[in-house]
Amino acid sequence: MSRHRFVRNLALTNPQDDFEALSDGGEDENNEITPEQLAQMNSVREHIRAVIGPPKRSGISDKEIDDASWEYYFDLDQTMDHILEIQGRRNAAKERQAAKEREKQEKMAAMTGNARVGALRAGAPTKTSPKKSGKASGAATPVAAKMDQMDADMLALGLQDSTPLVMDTEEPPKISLAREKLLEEAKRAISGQGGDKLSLSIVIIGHVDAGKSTLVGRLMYDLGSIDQRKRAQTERSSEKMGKASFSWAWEMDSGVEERNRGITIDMAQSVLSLPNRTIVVLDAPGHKDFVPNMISGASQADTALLVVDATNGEFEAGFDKGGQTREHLLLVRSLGVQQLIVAVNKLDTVAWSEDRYNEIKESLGNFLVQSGFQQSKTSFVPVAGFLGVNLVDRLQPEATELEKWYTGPTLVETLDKLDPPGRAIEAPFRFPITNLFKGQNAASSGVAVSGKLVSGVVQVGERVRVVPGDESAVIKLIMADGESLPWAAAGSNVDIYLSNIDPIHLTIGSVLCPTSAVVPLVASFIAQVIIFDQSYPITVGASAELFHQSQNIPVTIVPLETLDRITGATIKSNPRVLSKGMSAKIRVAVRGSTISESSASASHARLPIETFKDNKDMGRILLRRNGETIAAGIILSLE
Ligand SMILES: Nc1nc2c(ncn2[C@@H]2O[C@H](COP(=O)(O)OP(=O)(O)OP(=O)(O)O)[C@@H](O)[C@H]2O)c(=O)[nH]1
Repeated sequence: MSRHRFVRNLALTNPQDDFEALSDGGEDENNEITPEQLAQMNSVREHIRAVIGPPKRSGISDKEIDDASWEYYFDLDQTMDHILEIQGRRNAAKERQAAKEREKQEKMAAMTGNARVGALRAGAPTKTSPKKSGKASGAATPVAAKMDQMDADMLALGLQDSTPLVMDTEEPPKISLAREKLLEEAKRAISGQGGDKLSLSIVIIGHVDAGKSTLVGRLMYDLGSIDQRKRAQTERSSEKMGKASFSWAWEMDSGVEERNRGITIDMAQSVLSLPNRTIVVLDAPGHKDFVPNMISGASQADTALLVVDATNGEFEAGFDKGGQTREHLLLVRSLGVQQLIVAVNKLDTVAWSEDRYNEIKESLGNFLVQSGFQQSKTSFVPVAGFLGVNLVDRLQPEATELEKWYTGPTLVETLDKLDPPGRAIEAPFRFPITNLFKGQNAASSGVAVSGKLVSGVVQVGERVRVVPGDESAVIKLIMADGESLPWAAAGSNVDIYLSNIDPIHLTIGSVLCPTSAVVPLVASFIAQVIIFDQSYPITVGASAELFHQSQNIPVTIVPLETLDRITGATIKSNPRVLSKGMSAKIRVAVRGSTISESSASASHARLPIETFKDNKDMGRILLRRNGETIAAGIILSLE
């Protein structure tokens, strides 16, 4: 048998062929293989499977592996390269098709005025889904670990499990704890009594290409969360695509478009287990086009890690007007983040210069104070993410110059000392939905939602209300970091599996709450805001996009009063314009129908929100227009 003939079914040139099942191998020629060759073939297949996963998940059949293995004389490296190449090409083709599909759905959704819901209903979770972490032991959220980019694309293409979201109608579980007991347990766990590590979440922010994903990928590896085999695979595939410098970033950026463009687009989530803290890490995109994704992630975080590029000229480009360093800092501060770590990154590019580090520290320090960050809650750490310098270990051969002048803590030591913020455990349960997906857990294949509990406690078996709407659902399962939990409390980033609800009643931006303490639903409200630097001042009736938790919807703004920034006293009533630096009271009215009480009343758009006084997290807003953040503030009253 000629080896050439044996591989004739491999789709080596035409990507379209890659979609077709390659089951027909012609004559069965295995009988020409000797037992030794068969054993070699099995061994190669096993090794490759260990890297790429099972046929359904990898999109590569056993026959394709065997054909390639035969072609390359059972050379594992060459066979692996070949298989990864096929996989990469298929992913790219699928991504193209998925993008087309998404575009079509967004157009349709735009025609009905309901873009986000439209995309979601069509089963396109890639935009908002948390991505797979590199942690081999399942550190990412369980769904993230199962639903990677490829699965999502296959889903969008109808090539995989294309069944729609369905209602789980199984008998719901029973509540196991009385509320008082549950509160007691939650308080004990949150305060770290009983041996639990303190938990908190951190969003990684900074200008595009500052090195955020690289730093997180390298950190995960140095902490042992990414195994050698997976690392070798990522290195090999990034090299193959001529993107070796992004190989650490690829541990976080798993989307095909992200890898092709070398930028983060969606938030990626992973978990760091440190000696004293468990930290949920949310890696945000730095590119200005994806600020809305960054806001959605930042609204789920307790603290922030700002990464700045120390390279000459690069720090300045990110920090100047138009760069994302300032905007990201203002956004996270407006969303309530108080503790900040600044990683002064890529110090290798400036020969580990202490002067450059101090120069950056000084420029940023002044801006941080002006933006309301307290010095005592801000730490600076010099690092080089790509080389892994001063992440876990300070003493490294690459950085002997750094050791001469820096004796402070490493990044991990700094992270391990972060204080979790106060949690509103006793307040009513509030869970704004950031993502909606089909359950992939053995215990439930019904609908699941992910997000952060901004307040209260919730347990399995509890009936919850979904707002907007009149529907309720039962909590069937709560998952965090790959584990099933009996309950969750304020501050936790979890996936909640729901039963007894038709998924049509759930959307990104809906809020789960107790049936006895339903979150208010309003069409307009009064807010107190600070006006940011912007191209045009805000006039009466100005249009803007309101960002609240995980949703963004069109609104109109009416300025009511300008206020003294320190005393809050009224300076002027009914001002005609609001400009940079002003503090003002404004009326915000929801326009259109992005989120409505029911699909039948699309014109009656209302929003589940609360005043800042009642619930700090539910009472914060951001306003953006034409890609600029124009104001941020708090909700004073509902109308
Ligand atoms: N010299 C040097 N280069 C680095 C370092 N860290 C990251 N880089 C490079 O910087 C580039 C951008 O890195 P990313 O990690 O993708 O940056 P990012 O901030 O996540 O980018 P976005 O998420 O798209 O905003 C890559 O080419 C990295 O190799 C470092 O410590 N030293």
